[in-house]
Amino acid sequence: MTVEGKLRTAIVGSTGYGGVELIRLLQSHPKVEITSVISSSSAGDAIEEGFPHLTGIIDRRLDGVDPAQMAERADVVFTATPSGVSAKLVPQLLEAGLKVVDLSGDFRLKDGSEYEHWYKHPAPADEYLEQAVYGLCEVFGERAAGVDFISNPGCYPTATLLGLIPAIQAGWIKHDSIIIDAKSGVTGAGRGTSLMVHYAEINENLKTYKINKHQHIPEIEQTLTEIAGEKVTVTFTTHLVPMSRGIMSTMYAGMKGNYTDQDFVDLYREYYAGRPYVRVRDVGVIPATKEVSGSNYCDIGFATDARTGRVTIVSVIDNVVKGAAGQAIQNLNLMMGWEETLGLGYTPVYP
Ligand SMILES: NC(=O)C1=CN([C@@H]2O[C@H](COP(=O)(O)OP(=O)(O)OC[C@H]3O[C@@H](n4cnc5c(N)ncnc54)[C@H](OP(=O)(O)O)[C@@H]3O)[C@@H](O)[C@H]2O)C=CC1
Ligand SMILES: CC(=O)N[C@@H](CCC(=O)OP(=O)(O)O)C(=O)O
Repeated sequence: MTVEGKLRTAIVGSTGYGGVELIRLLQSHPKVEITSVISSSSAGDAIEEGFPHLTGIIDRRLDGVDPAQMAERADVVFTATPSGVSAKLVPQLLEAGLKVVDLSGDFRLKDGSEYEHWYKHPAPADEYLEQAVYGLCEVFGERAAGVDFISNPGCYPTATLLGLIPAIQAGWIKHDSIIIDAKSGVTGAGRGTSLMVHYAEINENLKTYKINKHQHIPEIEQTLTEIAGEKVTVTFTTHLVPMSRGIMSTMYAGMKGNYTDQDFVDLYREYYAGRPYVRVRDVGVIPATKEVSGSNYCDIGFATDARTGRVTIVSVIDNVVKGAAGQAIQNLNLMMGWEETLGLGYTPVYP
């Protein structure tokens, strides 16, 4: 802790979309001071050289990736690093006595062989997979209190799980009937260029990708299986949409009874009572991505269909905030026993 009593915080991957968003949000966190912004490729540069929007907001040069130095300069580290990188770096940070919130997918799956199947990298050692607390705040928030290591959920799983868990827990939907149709803005793919998100490829275009092969499938199934108490599998199709931020997860499931829109609204409002970042819409009101953009909210709406016996659940988040940096800060707040909302009081940017 610094003399001002603030938690000293380092960000690895601070030149990526998740890291830059952590900088933006942490600037107004009353109990955190950013003491190191870290880059593996641009150490020594002033952060505002690459990110002029931060001019006059954070006056720091980028540090290199050095766990011993991080342990001297910080109490907690956010690792906003690609999968495979976190797997190697996080154990070194934990061994150096640091608290860690990891934004990658490397520690979310409890079964290392599942990780290797979906991510195509060697899994971290089992002891770290066991230590990692899966930080889906509104569902497992109490598990975060006092721990040293949080694995922040994926962007698609955050929107999808928050949209499905209350209905699964209540036993209202058929476990073998779940279809998830998910769409993301291009920042979900990170800042590194690729042909897939090239302007001419995505502008005025709509693409599916990784059908039945997406690395978030086992993450979604792992948590739904835990909640249901039996194996749940899902059909999950991802789409890339020509917008910068936002995820919409549209979920279809067969209902086990004649539930109405009002029943769903009441069930979800009861489940999320006291959780400030899930907003359950009124009957007949379906949320859009713009309504959460730039904020930590997840908004959920419902349309039941008595004719087919199915419910459509729509869940939206900002992938960079609730799907990454915002939820990571929410997890830090829960780890530290602070008010869940510290540093996250952003009204969505509209229009
Ligand atoms: N974007 C999103 O919406 C979401 C992203 N995530 C996950 O969060 C993590 C970060 O994502 P995002 O910010 O989008 O990705 P980016 O590709 O935008 O940024 C990743 C950053 O990691 C740094 N990096 C690369 N290699 C290394 C290394 N060997 N050691 C240290 N740092 C390295 C790079 O910075 P430099 O070269 O300067 O070191 C780069 O800027 C990923 O695991 C991603 O899957 C999770 C949820 C949502
Ligand atoms: C639009 C887009 O490409 N999104 C990425 C999200 C990746 C991500 O967040 O990866 P982890 O959660 O596994 O770390 C994807 O679908 O792979």
